[in-house]
Amino acid sequence: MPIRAILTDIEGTTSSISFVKDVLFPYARRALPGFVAARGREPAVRKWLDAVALENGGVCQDSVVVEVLQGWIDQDRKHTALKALQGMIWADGYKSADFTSHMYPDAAPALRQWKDQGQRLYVYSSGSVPAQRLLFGHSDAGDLTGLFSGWFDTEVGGKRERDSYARIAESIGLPAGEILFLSDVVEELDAAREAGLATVLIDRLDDYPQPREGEATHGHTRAVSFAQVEV
Ligand SMILES: CSCCC(=O)C(=O)COP(=O)(O)O
Ligand SMILES: [Mg+2]
Repeated sequence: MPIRAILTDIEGTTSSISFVKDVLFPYARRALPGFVAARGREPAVRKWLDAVALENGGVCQDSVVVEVLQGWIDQDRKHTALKALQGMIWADGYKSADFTSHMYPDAAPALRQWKDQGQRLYVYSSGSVPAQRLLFGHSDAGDLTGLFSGWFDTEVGGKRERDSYARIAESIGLPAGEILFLSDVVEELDAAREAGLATVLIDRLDDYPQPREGEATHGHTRAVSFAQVEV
């Protein structure tokens, strides 16, 4: 089947794992107490703080919720509430130019080329949609948001679940087989393949010094950069 749309992951795929782990996560961890104190009463923030409290046995003080969230950052939990709150905190970091987001040098040129060839481009990341827009809007390669036709986060479902990809295909409005999913995580690619999507494992040397070859690819086509992806 011809590929008509490309769905890309972010961390480990367009951008380095170390940018997320060494820049974004520590920034959110540090800023959380001040953010909750300053904005914890805003309904859009309160809703997520309450969701975290509920998962920890119900009513609890904001200071406890902050500790829980910081623990989740340390564990790299892909929890929707954490991701939504992180996105709001990173907005301040991007706006005050504390950082720009890392983009692998091959990512933006390939995305532009695919778009010029008529492909529709989409993002699917555990990071919230607002966080995704910020990341692509303030990247080392400039504002790339205009390249994308749509954005998906874990509100559509977990990245290792087949049904999430079926929902994404339905929302994009293409047969699953006409969508190519790019990710660094084989379990995500397995779920996408189960739903009928085409897949390519992005195996970047900087993020994965031990190449994933043979059985480690789970049978997915492997590319070490976007330049190697054949569409
Ligand atoms: C888009 S914001 C930063 C990324 C993030 O928080 C994250 O958890 C990345 O997960 P991914 O699904 O892109 O590997
Ligand atoms: Mg990833």
